[in-house]
Amino acid sequence: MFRVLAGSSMARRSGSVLSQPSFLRYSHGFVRTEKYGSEIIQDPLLNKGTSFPLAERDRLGIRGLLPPRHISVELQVRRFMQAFQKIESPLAKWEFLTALQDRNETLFYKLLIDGFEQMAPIVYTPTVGLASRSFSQVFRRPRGMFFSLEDRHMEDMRAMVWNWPSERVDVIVVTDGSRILGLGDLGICGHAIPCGKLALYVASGGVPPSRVLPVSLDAGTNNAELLADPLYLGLPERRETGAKYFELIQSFMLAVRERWPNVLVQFEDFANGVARTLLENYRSSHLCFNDDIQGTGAMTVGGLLNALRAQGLGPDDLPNQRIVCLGAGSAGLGVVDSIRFAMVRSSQLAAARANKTAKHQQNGGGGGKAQNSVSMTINDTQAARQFWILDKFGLLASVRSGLTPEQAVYARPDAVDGKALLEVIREVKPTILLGLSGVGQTFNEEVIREMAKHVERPIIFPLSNPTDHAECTAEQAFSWTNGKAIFASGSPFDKVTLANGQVCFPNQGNNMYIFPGLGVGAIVAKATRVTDEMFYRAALTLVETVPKEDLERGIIFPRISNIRDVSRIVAINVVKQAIEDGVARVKIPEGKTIDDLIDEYRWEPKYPAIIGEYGDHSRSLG
Ligand SMILES: NC(=O)C1=CN([C@@H]2O[C@H](COP(=O)(O)OP(=O)(O)OC[C@H]3O[C@@H](n4cnc5c(N)ncnc54)[C@H](O)[C@@H]3O)[C@@H](O)[C@H]2O)C=CC1
Ligand SMILES: CC(=O)C(=O)O
Ligand SMILES: [Mg+2]
Repeated sequence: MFRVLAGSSMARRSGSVLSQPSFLRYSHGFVRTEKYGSEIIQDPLLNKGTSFPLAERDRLGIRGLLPPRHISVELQVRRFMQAFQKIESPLAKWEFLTALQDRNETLFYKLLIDGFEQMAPIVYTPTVGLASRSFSQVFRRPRGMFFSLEDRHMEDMRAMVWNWPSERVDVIVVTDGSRILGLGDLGICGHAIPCGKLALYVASGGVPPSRVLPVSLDAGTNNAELLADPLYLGLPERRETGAKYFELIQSFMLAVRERWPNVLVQFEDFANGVARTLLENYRSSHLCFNDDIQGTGAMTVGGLLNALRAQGLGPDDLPNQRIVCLGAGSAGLGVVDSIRFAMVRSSQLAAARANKTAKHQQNGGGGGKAQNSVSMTINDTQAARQFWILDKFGLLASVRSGLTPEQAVYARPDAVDGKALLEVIREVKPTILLGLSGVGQTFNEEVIREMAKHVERPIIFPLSNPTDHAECTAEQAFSWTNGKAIFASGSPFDKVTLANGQVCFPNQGNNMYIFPGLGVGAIVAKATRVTDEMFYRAALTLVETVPKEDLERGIIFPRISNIRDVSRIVAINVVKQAIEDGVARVKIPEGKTIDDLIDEYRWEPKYPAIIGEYGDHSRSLG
């Protein structure tokens, strides 16, 4: 039996004022609440709309507040699905789904899970990009919290976090809006992104909706259009980047942990420069990670390992790949760092295997066959030599001034600075081409055709979002390589049929394959921090979850429609890794497995029976 407890009287008040999450504890199909009558219908976490059973309507004081007929949730889903499909514009679809989420979260998530393939591109990229751009125009009601520079003092922040009505928050996705997808600085309008990411935490990861909190930190914006817009909802001033900014971040990090000691904070879409700094400042003291740096990195490693598998190669072949990456910002460097980590790990594993075989042979095993196993491991510096990184000024060479320490690792000592992409490809003959520049159409026909000259199956990942910022389209990549490319883009593309009838399958390479499972794993493990090994393990999980038959067709990521199952396996493996890394505080009860803990944690979009818990009976007695 669960008690319904408010965190404080302040939280109670704001909960009813905003009709935001009520003080819920879900368990085994029922929930208890102090709310009554129309308050219940107004609460998106309690509302069932026309699906309230008649007895419950009586019990909760809502009889007569709804049309008389009880409609099953399946019928509700069918009705909303039909309405959704009739809407033509993606932004109008986003508004439709957001309005449903604001009224009835259970139904919203049931719809999203059942129709994930068609709805993820609305709730998430690419349409969430449109919603961000129009945030001040389409804003209807708040979701999550907003902290501005004016709230930066710890004593204010400490009190403000109690305004959030949920007594338990497991995941916060926070942005300062400074680099929203490939759309640049959108200030407070970037708030749609944490909302979209958290919708995936619930739909795919299984985090209960009452335990997620989207947050925007408003430090101003340098977007001139927004500053001139009278409807802009953020602070109408230029971005603060100095001490006041870091005070805002620090107060936020401390205040949320003070209220919710086990909370996981996901940094999202912070601009280059600050993204890495914040990660380094907090990664060892707080349970946090940066999705663009680490989540994107793990997703790309998983995709590349599968792209190698599709060619009959294994992880040991990763260190032999020549990789060109367009974009040297937070995502680009996060991705190449993760690949480098994977290269070193695979070479260590290969060496360990080779040494074991050699020992076995020395001891007279292996049928006496001689083996010339390569047992060399490569180190970080050697692995870095497999990369050629370009930014908006071209190839990064060591002679360039102003390189960040993270960029300097990859800067070529053997090349002229600033070489153009085409020239680099011609000289390097890469096997892998990554796009994290945020700029559409930068992989032009010449670039792609040049890439295809040197390798049988060019691996081409234009990962920038949203769709029109992708470095090339799926159709371009497949037609310019005669269908040979192995392709993954950040936002989804439809499959492509070439003139000769060949059907080519593009993949969506997006960090959504990592963060929901990784986050749930970290939460269930009660991890104290998120390690690089946890990300690597998540990446390897993507390898296990793609069947061989799919690889043969160039499908190197799990089917989007399976994402909920994939996130579950990622979560299980991340808990295992957290335990191995000594960062987990979870105690696994006797007779239970890690799988059980994950399954018990995961929320399903089912209407629970609602039990009113009214200390003061005068309300129900009228
Ligand atoms: N598919 C996925 O899961 C993810 C995709 N991304 C995408 O990656 C892109 C970049 O994100 P961040 O690295 O955080 O941005 P950033 O602003 O930190 O870095 C952008 C980099 O691209 C370079 N660049 C800009 N214009 C260029 C041009 N014309 N040619 C070559 N390089 C150019 C810049 O010099 C900089 O190095 C965004 O579009 C974002 O949506 C980010 C995270 C995840
Ligand atoms: C997907 C994502 O995190 C981005 O484009 O920033
Ligand atoms: Mg992002």
